[in-house]
Amino acid sequence: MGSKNKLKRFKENETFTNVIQPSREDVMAGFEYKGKWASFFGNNNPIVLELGCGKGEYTVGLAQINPDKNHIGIDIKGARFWRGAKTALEENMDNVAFLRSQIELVDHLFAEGEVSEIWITFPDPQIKYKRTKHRMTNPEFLERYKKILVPGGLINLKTDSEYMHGYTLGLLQGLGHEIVYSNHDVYKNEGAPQEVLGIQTFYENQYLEKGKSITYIQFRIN
Ligand SMILES: C[S@@+](CC[C@H](N)C(=O)[O-])C[C@H]1O[C@@H](n2cnc3c(N)ncnc32)[C@H](O)[C@@H]1O
Repeated sequence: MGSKNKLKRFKENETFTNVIQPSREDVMAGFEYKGKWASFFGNNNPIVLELGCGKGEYTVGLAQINPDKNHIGIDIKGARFWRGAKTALEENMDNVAFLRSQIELVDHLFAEGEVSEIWITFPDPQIKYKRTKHRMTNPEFLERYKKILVPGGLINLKTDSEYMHGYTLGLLQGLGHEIVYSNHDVYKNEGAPQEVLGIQTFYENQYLEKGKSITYIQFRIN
């Protein structure tokens, strides 16, 4: 099925109670769940975000490992995450939601300190200088993440891109943020949290097939 057909099916033929698709205008005017995610999930469990979740494998995988946390995958392309949303509904996972929105709006989607942890999985490294503003670990994005995270909240970056890995490490060191853990090959190095790092996404599988190493950084913003 082509992606256009998938989107059509996603939009018209199925009811996804775990998907929220607010318009940018609605978000900017005051998003209904900002500060009220506990009412969406019906509990006060910690909230874990996956930014640029694609098909949602990490969001669903983390939610299976941590049923006592609520997991929200965010992506601008809803046609991708319908798969994860469907899996979560079929498996009666009430700790999963997907949000179709821009990551740039994350501090309008969540209140200060409302999020306990963030995962950034295989973001486009945006290597060209003029694309720096779109790089998901640039200083502007880090400030947005800091706003919505609980004090000491963890951020995890998993990427095949040596460029993205090096850029982020350099930036964190330069800005004096805390690097909790870092390695160049999550499947060879010991000490990484293996169970959660073993979740593999669509993009990760493509990179692994090409023989690329998968790198990981876990950090805190001071
Ligand atoms: C390279 S894909 C990785 C997808 C998934 N994490 C994986 O590993 O398979 C990057 C994803 O980030 C999403 N994305 C990129 N920039 C975004 C933004 N500014 N706001 C929301 N989603 C974005 C894209 O739509 C895409 O699904």
